[in-house]
Amino acid sequence: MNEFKIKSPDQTILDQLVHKVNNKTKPKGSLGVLEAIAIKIGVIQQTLRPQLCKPTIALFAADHGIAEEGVVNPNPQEVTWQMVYNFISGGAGINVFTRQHHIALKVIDSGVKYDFNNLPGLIDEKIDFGTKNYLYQPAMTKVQCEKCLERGAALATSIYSEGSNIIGFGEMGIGNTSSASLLMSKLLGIPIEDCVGMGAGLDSEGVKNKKQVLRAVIEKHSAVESTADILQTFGGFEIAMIAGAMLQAAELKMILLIDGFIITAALLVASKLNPKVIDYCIFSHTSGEPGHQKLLDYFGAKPLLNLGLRLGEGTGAAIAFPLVQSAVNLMNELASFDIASVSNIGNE
Ligand SMILES: Cc1cc2ncn([C@H]3O[C@H](COP(=O)(O)O)[C@@H](O)[C@H]3O)c2cc1C
Ligand SMILES: O=C(O)c1cccnc1
Repeated sequence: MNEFKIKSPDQTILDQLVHKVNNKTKPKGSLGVLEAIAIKIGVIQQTLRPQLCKPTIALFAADHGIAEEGVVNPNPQEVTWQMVYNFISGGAGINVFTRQHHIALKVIDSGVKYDFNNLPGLIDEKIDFGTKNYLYQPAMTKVQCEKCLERGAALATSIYSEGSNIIGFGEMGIGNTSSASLLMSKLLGIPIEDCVGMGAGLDSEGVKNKKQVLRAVIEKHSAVESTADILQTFGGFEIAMIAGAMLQAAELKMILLIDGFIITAALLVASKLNPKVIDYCIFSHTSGEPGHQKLLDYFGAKPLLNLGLRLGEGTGAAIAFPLVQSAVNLMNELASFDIASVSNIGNE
């Protein structure tokens, strides 16, 4: 398996970046979190003039064996492939926001249970026609899991090679909040009941049933321990590919825009494989899915937005992107006290 040799960014430039931001014509600290983001990106890029190039969202789609039970997900499995067509024809939520903010969108078939027959515009990295049902057996084989990490990494490299230095992640897969909850429960040692929510719209009775089914899944695989085995047992093809893409993107010193619950669960997996991935992440929003707040607490993350979004697809990352651009612009364009001849007495 690729070792993902991520290097933490060199902090020597930090003082210069802080000095630059503090000498802008504004009260010290008055642009709040935007200042912190500007400095973080300066450190990642090792420059006093950071740039965001070719922002891209990589949206990975796959199906989940557990969805066939028809209990943990309120929508039928075929919605996954139907939504892939919607992404390709430009009609989904993520298309609206990527168009609005001029973000490139890549749609990847990681393992949808449908033959797209070389659909133009869809990147074919299909591992299989959906995972196995983890109520009865591990979701994927070890080989499939490693393939996911490798293919995700290769995709991040190809997006980087096209000139991108900021990548957001999206997902589509009916049933994938169940995978995310299971990964979270196993990797953080939190009872599964505290990791489960309504997903794409279960009512309270439905959430109760989802908890019961996922409790049975946890009990069936109670012996599974290592991160790789946990990912193989409970993961989805899209989640594993995203984890591989994140690790590679961090190795390439890209900025990683983290979306909602499922993407943060993929980051949890990635961070257990190499914790340095976190140094490259900007958390875009807090999802309405209750487990997300606990995941964010684990990372000590305070996302940019809290809009009650619970869609996925990378929509939160796309919506937050202009704020990240504002942070970079403030670093490059806001005049300093000396250039603008503004007194800096109260700001020393
Ligand atoms: C029409 C539709 C579009 C979506 N886009 C993202 N999701 C979101 O909902 C799914 C996860 O929820 P669950 O685990 O409850 O199935 C994922 O596909 C996620 O991306 C959607 C769900 C639906 C129904
Ligand atoms: O926060 C998310 O990513 C999410 C929540 C519910 C359903 N789909 C995605």
